Amino acid sequence: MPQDPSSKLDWFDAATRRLRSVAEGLKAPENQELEEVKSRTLIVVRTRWILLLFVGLYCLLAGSFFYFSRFGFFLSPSQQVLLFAALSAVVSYNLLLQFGIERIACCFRFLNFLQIILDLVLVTVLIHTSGGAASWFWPVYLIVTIEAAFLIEERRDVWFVGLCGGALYGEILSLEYFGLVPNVRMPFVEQKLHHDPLYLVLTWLWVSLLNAAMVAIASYLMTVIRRETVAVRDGEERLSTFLDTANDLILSISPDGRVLYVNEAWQRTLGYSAEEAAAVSFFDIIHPSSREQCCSEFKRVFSGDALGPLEAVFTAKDGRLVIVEGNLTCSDSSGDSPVIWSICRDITDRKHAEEQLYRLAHHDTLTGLPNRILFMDRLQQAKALANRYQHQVAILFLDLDRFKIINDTLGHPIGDRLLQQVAHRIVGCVREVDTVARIGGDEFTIILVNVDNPEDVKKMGQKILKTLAAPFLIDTYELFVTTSIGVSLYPTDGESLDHLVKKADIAMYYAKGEGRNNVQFYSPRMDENADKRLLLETSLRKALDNREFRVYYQPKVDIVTKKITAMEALIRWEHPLLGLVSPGEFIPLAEETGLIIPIGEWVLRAACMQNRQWLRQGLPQMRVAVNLSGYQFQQKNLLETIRGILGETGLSADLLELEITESVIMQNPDFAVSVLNQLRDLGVHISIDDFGTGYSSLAHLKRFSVNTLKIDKSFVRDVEINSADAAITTAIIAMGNSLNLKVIAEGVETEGQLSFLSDNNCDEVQGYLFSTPMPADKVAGFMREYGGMVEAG
Ligand SMILES: Nc1nc2c(ncn2[C@@H]2O[C@@H]3COP(=O)(O)O[C@H]4[C@@H](O)[C@H](n5cnc6c(=O)[nH]c(N)nc65)O[C@@H]4COP(=O)(O)O[C@H]3[C@H]2O)c(=O)[nH]1
Repeated sequence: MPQDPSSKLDWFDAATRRLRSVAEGLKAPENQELEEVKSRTLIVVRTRWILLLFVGLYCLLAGSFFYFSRFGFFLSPSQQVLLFAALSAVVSYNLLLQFGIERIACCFRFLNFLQIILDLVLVTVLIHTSGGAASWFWPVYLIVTIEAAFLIEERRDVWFVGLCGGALYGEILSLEYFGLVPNVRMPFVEQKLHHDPLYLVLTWLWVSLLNAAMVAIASYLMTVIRRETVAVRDGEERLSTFLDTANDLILSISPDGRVLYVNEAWQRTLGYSAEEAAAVSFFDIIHPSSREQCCSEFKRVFSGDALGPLEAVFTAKDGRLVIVEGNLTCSDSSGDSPVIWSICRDITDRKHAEEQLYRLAHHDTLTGLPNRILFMDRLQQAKALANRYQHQVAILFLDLDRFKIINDTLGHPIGDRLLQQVAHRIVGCVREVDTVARIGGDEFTIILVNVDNPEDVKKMGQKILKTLAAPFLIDTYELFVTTSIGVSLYPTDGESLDHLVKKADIAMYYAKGEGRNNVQFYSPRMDENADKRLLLETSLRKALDNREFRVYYQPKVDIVTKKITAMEALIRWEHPLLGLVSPGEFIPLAEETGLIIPIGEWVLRAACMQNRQWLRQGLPQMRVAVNLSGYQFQQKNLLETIRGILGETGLSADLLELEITESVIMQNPDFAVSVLNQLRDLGVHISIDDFGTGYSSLAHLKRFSVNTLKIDKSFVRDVEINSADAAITTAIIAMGNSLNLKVIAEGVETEGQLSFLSDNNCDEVQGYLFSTPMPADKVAGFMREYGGMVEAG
């Protein structure tokens, strides 16, 4: 049944009031009784001050009146001394009790009796000095009896005190009656009165009976009060037990932050005892991160606002952070002493679990980087900030080149560690405000914020390429990784975040097509490329079955003799719709899809068969050079495949040349050494293709069993005009010579390039200057024609 919220509040208010009284009354059980006696004694001390004040005041006034009246002052000096002594005695022990109560706590029972007896004596002296039987002070006996009932628990003792009062009164009356003590001569009072037994007995009886009645009434009332006190205390104890056995953390604080009460769960969780908690300020326990919020919530709750559940962080005694969730309520918010009650739960574990879940949901478990979800979220924020501050945002899409090879050949644990190290290096390249995320196997994305100039993005991309170029040392492996980076810019390349990521992805594929290890900015023309890529990808799967591949051949020429030493097999794809597709476009695609293995095997077989056929046709003996993709190079059965094809086609191993790019070899040099050794044992000729673009050093080269270094055409192209390219080319030639390796330059198009290479002792050349790649059936004609030219030359 739904509860009325106001009744809930009433209940809570009552409970908090109760809790407050518990908080104030909560002390160690063994001290409780003593504390009660002490507090009762102090009450009596205070009431005695009041009584003394009034009695003193009255005596002063009465004395003054008499002094200036026709009667004059009636107390003799000895009586004045007696009164003064009695009053001084009472004032002294009252002072003693007031200020020395802590030190005399051990003998309270005795002291209580003593002070009551002394009070009785004072009253008796007062009665005597104020006229004895005619004194108006006899009702003070009744007050002392009430005091006795209040201080002394045993009813028998209270009766005893009451009797003492009556007895002392009777005593003083009799002493005065028999003249053993001189009467104080009171004005208005007949002297005979002190000698009238009937009057004295009746007065005594009246005072004694009233005293007895007072004993009975006061004892009864005190019994009732005590019973109720016990009931209240029992209730409080039950409540306190309930509070202490509660799992919730309960705390009450004063407006100035004093801790008034903490339950056991609170003490256990935060490590403070109740006394320690009472000694510190609540604002010291609150962690700085929550302090401001707590202070403002306090203000609101003091002003009577009802608050919803709150979260705060406490600092435990040992420095741990404890996160709590709960409610704040103010008891007596409009009164003089408002108290805040907080009932809360320790949700630290839950929070950590939530954080963990959040981390798992938003981070990549392998690298700890944000995952796609968090990346998109950050991108959204970056976009908002860019709009606000009129900046640009750059999205970089990175894909590691040929990562699959490492994963497949060295196993996933090595691949995973490589990814971790790559992630670490990329993070080291960007600013703190930027975001690096891992959104797929070997795909990373970066958000660069506050971009003013796309040139800066380019520099950043190149910095990443450079950082990743240094070898990765994992276990005993030295791995080389390159990456292709695509970039899109917000708002230049569009508004939609998904499209921006897609465009960076398209640019990344474009970078792959451009020979990998480079940075490309998205441009709309790349969309065509992406569409074409999709078309190529779907038709590539059927191309082998449909016999759409062709092999073209390009001669390699000895620079001195001008003789053709080899024919390089270069694949072509005759696409039914797109026409002749160059290998630069579809080889990366074939590598990604794994189709490179059957395609590469097909080229190898076709080239070997073709060489065999040329031999049969009577063409001069020459090698056929076949490009080996990185994926083929890592294949475990590579040796068997080559051996099988050589056996199948009947081609001698020394007439086969394999071209492996420098970057493939350098990706995992140790592995490359063992494969190259096996290939050398097989007897095939080995060339390192695209030499100069990778990162091999002389030390590496010495370990590789290769025959030829093939200088990349990018150096050859400008060898005549670019001194750096010329220097690299001559350095490669010199390095090859010193290692007894043949050096061939590819992409030779001009006589100038040829003479430069010749002057620098390059061994062989290849390029359009001699021939473009040609179909196999054109080779015989070319050879005849070329042979004639060489002879003639
Ligand atoms: N500008 C210029 N270019 C010249 C000149 N002489 C030759 N070329 C071109 O340079 C490329 C040389 O081959 P590559 O470096 O092995 O580079 C090759 C090779 O890495 C790869 N490739 C070709 N066929 C195969 C194959 O059967 N298997 C594998 N795995 N890769 C292949 O595709 C790349 C491109 O092949 P192609 O388009 O045939 O392009 C060839 C060739 O046509 C010249 O004087 N000037």
